[in-house]
Amino acid sequence: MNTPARPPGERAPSHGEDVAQRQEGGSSSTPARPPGGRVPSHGEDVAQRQEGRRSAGPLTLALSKGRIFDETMPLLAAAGVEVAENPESSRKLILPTSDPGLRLIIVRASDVPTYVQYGAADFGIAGKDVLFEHAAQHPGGLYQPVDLNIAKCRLCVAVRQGFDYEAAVHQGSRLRVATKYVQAAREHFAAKGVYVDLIKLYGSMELAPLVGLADAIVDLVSTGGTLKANNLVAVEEIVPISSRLIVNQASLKTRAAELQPLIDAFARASAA
Ligand SMILES: Nc1ncnc2c1ncn2[C@@H]1O[C@H](COP(=O)(O)OP(=O)(O)OP(=O)(O)O)[C@@H](O)[C@H]1O
Ligand SMILES: O=P(O)(O)OC[C@H]1O[C@H](OP(=O)(O)OP(=O)(O)O)[C@H](O)[C@@H]1O
Repeated sequence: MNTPARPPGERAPSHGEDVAQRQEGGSSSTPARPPGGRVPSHGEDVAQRQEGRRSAGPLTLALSKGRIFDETMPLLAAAGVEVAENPESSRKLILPTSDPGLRLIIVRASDVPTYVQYGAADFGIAGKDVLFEHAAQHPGGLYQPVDLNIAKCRLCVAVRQGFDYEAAVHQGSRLRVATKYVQAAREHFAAKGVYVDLIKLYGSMELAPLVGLADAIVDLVSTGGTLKANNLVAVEEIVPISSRLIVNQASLKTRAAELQPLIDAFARASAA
């Protein structure tokens, strides 16, 4: 695989991203320590949240069902929070937790940043892939304090086995690229100086090169099993992907006493 000159994650940060990066404190895995410097126990986390709770109702955490829900449950458990229902079996979209100060809402993965940005959820968990695309439409407005290191995969360019991608790029051919990740793809090919026609799809990207819709796809790859099953090969890695905790800016100010212990607990659990 070639190393891209500048993956989308490395473009100059906008003001909003700058704020988000400052919130990250330069390290995605180091939780903010309490004033005494000692890491609080799980019991203390819950007590701190209860102390900080105001009359605004429970905090709302937006999650998508499937891998993000599944991989978030151990992080919540480490923070002393249990969720009795699973959205795979329940049709409920609002789920209580064992902490009366915290509830979950279940939304599409690509809708999580929207719920958080508009304040319908105080915080949420979304893949970096989703956050790139969201930021293009709605710059600023979201803090990203913690890389949770869950739902890890890679955003890649892939082609049909036998398609000479290097030659096509070298010859300056105009490539047709099918993807759900239009913003990331646009930035990647622009940085390489490759002309592309982007075709927006919402899923099953792997089909596009097989039926002549596209020369290449930009999609997520984890085990590589889906590419292999469809006679495709990854030819470039654009950027590694994991999921981030995202927080509504107003909630962080107005409900800091409740939110910060949870943010810290997520950071500790994801670093463990
Ligand atoms: N194969 C994979 N392995 C690991 N992580 C993945 C994989 N595919 C996707 N992800 C990560 O998990 C997140 C959620 O993926 P999921 O498949 O649940 O939603 P989606 O179908 O991509 O989103 P939507 O429902 O909005 O179309 C993605 O945004 C990505 O960050
Ligand atoms: O390298 P692999 O381990 O095979 O994973 C890659 C697949 O995972 C994602 O799809 P997902 O399973 O989320 O299905 P979806 O796109 O229909 O949501 C992605 O879009 C790939 O198709």
